[in-house]
Amino acid sequence: MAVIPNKDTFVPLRIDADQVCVDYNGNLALYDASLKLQPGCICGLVGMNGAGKTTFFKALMGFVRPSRGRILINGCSVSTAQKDQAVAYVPQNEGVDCSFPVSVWDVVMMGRYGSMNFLRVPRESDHIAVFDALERVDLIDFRNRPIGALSGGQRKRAFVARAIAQRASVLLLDEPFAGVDIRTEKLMADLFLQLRQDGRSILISTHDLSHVRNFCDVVVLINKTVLAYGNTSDVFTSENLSMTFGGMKSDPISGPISSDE
Ligand SMILES: Nc1ncnc2c1ncn2[C@@H]1O[C@H](COP(=O)(O)OP(=O)(O)OP(=O)(O)O)[C@@H](O)[C@H]1O
Repeated sequence: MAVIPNKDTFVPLRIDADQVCVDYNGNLALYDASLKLQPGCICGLVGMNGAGKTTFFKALMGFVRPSRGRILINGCSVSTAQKDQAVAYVPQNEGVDCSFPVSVWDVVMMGRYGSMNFLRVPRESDHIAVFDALERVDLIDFRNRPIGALSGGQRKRAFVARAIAQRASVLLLDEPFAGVDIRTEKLMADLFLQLRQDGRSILISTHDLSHVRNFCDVVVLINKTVLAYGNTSDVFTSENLSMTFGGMKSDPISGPISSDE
């Protein structure tokens, strides 16, 4: 029986990644990485450049196939979750041609495509979802502008709006705070807290430790594998952070130093 919601049904989801390994043509990017993401939770994914954060997101989205390990979303496979649009991914840098004359409204409407038929004629519910998402990121006045005419920070907000319009239960946000001004940072932080209150789960990769301390319920420290995972206050120790960012005291491939589950 399907346990993944579809269309506008919203059901809190749980993610279980168990000992996931990903390699790119023999180069190991992720090794034995495990995490559990509960509904209504904000989880920070923290690690230095090349630690495997984006690779983890791609595995959760089914863009790369783990060579070992298992990912379940409410007990279903990643491909089932994708079919039902249950998980939305906002990449670090959107691969869109911003000179292409597409409006902000149309970009956010793309989040609705999965629930439309092949003619892609938006219904009233699609218009409402797009309007609501644009209001939540404070871009409603920019809806008719070409996406290329937005600043980098505004564009990031537009892509977050697209994920919200998709009505996904889980949002995977790759460096959402990188390169945004303080106003956008505050707006996004407030928005993520609201989305958590709605029962959505949010996984955020970031280098900025202050964001993690401020609003992540749990944190995953990663360097090719999960070095530490658990409540932010328990995991954010200077020893764990120096192992994640400083000189490694152990081979990351040898396994996690702690895990609460
Ligand atoms: N398509 C690819 N082909 C080969 N190697 C890759 C590919 N994508 C990533 N890698 C390698 O996998 C490792 C993890 O990369 P990944 O992009 O997941 O790191 P990251 O933690 O997201 O880094 P950053 O913080 O710089 O975005 C890196 O060593 C990277 O060079």
